[in-house]
Amino acid sequence: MKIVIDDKIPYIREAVAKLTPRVVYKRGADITAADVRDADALIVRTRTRCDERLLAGSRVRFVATATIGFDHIDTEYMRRAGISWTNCPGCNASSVAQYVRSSLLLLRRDCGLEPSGATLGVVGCGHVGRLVCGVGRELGMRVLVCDPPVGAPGYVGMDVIEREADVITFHVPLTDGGPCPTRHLADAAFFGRLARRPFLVNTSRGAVVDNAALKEALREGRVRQAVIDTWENEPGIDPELLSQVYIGTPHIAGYSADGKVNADNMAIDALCRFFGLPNPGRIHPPRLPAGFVYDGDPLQLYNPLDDSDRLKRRPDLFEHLRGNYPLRREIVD
Ligand SMILES: NC(=O)c1ccc[n+]([C@@H]2O[C@H](COP(=O)([O-])OP(=O)(O)OC[C@H]3O[C@@H](n4cnc5c(N)ncnc54)[C@H](O)[C@@H]3O)[C@@H](O)[C@H]2O)c1
Ligand SMILES: O=C(O)[C@H](O)[C@H](O)COP(=O)(O)O
Repeated sequence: MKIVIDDKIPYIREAVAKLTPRVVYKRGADITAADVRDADALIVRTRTRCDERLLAGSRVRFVATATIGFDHIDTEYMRRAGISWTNCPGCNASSVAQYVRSSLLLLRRDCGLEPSGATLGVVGCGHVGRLVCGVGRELGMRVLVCDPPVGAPGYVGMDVIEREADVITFHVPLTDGGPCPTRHLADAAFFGRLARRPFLVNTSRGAVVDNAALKEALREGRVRQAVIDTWENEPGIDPELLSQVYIGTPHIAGYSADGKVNADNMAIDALCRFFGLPNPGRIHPPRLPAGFVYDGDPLQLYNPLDDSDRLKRRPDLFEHLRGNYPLRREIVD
């Protein structure tokens, strides 16, 4: 059996070696039709577009993306071609929640956000959004949820978020079709309706927020400050927007080692189930250095300004910073 794997999926190699000796590791964006023609399975990240161009004529029967988002998978083509695929639902949700918690603490420390009594508007309440609601409540915030596809009792419309939220945070998939498409959900009209000069956080996908409209909203002061992890046109992001935002990071909100290992385990479990292979056993995240003494401050465990500083110094290294990410843990074990 041959598996082609993105070479920037960390911690996975030892386990995969127990499954087959025929493994090709390659930079995700460089994986071509020729690479996958005689492969049985792929394990990818967001950088490999899985569509007809890549897969037609190949013997690939199974694709796992070691991510939550799957807008890089042409699901309609996969269905037509009879290729099974899976994402890793929830794998790095608590990593994103850690990112949002630390960002809110920094907005309190540096930008005048008073979480206690402020209103947090959570747009999209799935694996990530649910945890972010918990973070908001922990910090004493009133939490409003907008998730029309779920439409649970107590959820509100976007108009209420626009009117009442002091912080708006997006946790939706990037979609173009269906009853509630999310591409440019935050567009110029949305920014024009904001009533409270909110802080804006986007860790979902870049194109959920119209980046040009966000720049204008920041210039006009309709948005007080922004925390942006996901950008339009990654990795060729808009340097002007990067300079305007308080925190600007290279799409690493989900990059805790805990989240990465969850994704590895889920992808390998799914692959073993599909091919009927014996499971090679659990992968565990590396420990923090022995000298690390946690003082209980979430910012000691993870401070997004470190990632932001690195990106602001060298925006041209967007992919390099992602591919060579330092060890980050959610817990001290
Ligand atoms: N920055 C990162 O590192 C990172 C990490 C993980 C996930 N993500 C992104 O975050 C997204 C959300 O992750 P998740 O695990 O919570 O996904 P999920 O599928 O569990 O939840 C998404 C929620 O969004 C809701 N939704 C869909 N369209 C909506 C709309 N128009 N308005 C409001 N709500 C809408 C859905 O009903 C669902 O409840 C992923 O699709 C991915 O693109 C980014
Ligand atoms: O959807 C996700 O899970 C995240 O956006 C994920 O962290 C993206 O990371 P990548 O696959 O690009 O490394």
